[in-house]
Amino acid sequence: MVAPPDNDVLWARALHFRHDDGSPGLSGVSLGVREGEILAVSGPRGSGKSTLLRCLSGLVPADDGEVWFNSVPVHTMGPAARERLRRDRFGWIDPAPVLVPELNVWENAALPLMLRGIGRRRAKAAALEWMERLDVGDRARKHPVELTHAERQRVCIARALAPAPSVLFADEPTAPLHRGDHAHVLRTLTTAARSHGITVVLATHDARTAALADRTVSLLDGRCVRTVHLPPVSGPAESEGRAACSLSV
Ligand SMILES: Nc1ncnc2c1ncn2[C@@H]1O[C@H](COP(=O)(O)OP(=O)(O)OP(=O)(O)O)[C@@H](O)[C@H]1O
Repeated sequence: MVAPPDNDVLWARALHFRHDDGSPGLSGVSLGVREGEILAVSGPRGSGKSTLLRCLSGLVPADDGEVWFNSVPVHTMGPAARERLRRDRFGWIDPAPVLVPELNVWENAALPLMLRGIGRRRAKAAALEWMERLDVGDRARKHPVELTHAERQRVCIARALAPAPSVLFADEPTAPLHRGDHAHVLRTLTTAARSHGITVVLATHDARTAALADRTVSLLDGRCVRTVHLPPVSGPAESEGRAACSLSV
């Protein structure tokens, strides 16, 4: 087993994954993600983006290959250890909003913090702060069923950011939003990541979204086919500038 490079927060080597029906999902994907980096995983529909995020985050174990998080081998962990890792260090945004219907909106957004042992009052304050930034602060006492689909997705994004995870996995996070809302939500997400040092792995088939990242890895048929680096940015103001430029195209 070869140890990963020190400056990679996440590192994968030769990942192979087959779905239950035997169809290939990943065929030898290797990549490293540096601390604080925003990495876009791009590619057409069905190219393996979601499967790669699921393997990198330990949601599903790869059939073969290695995944390391901060020099800890994730591929040798059992299901309980992977679940703890995801709860304590990772955030996840699905392409469609999934909330607990019995809880109100702020309780949903505060849930990962409370699961990490943060008290209800502090968790609520953090959840409300992120909900305000995502323009759903006024929905705090409603239940998910009372919100629009797009509002529910904003709550999911607030829920993922509130604990300031080490790594945020975002799988087509703006898919349920109206086109006009993409820019605001993506800017909130990338600005939050840069100001809080959150590493982001962002699956997208949209070139404008990928342009917000520091680097893009392109997948095709479960293989990495291309890596594109954007010029380095030197500070938060310039990072936000990149977001603004990219989204104004
Ligand atoms: N549970 C499953 N069982 C069988 N095949 C699957 C399963 N999940 C995904 N696939 C197939 O594996 C391939 C990769 O799927 P994956 O969802 O990782 O791609 P993707 O790039 O994220 O696509 P999309 O943009 O549509 O979400 C596709 O051909 C898909 O149909």
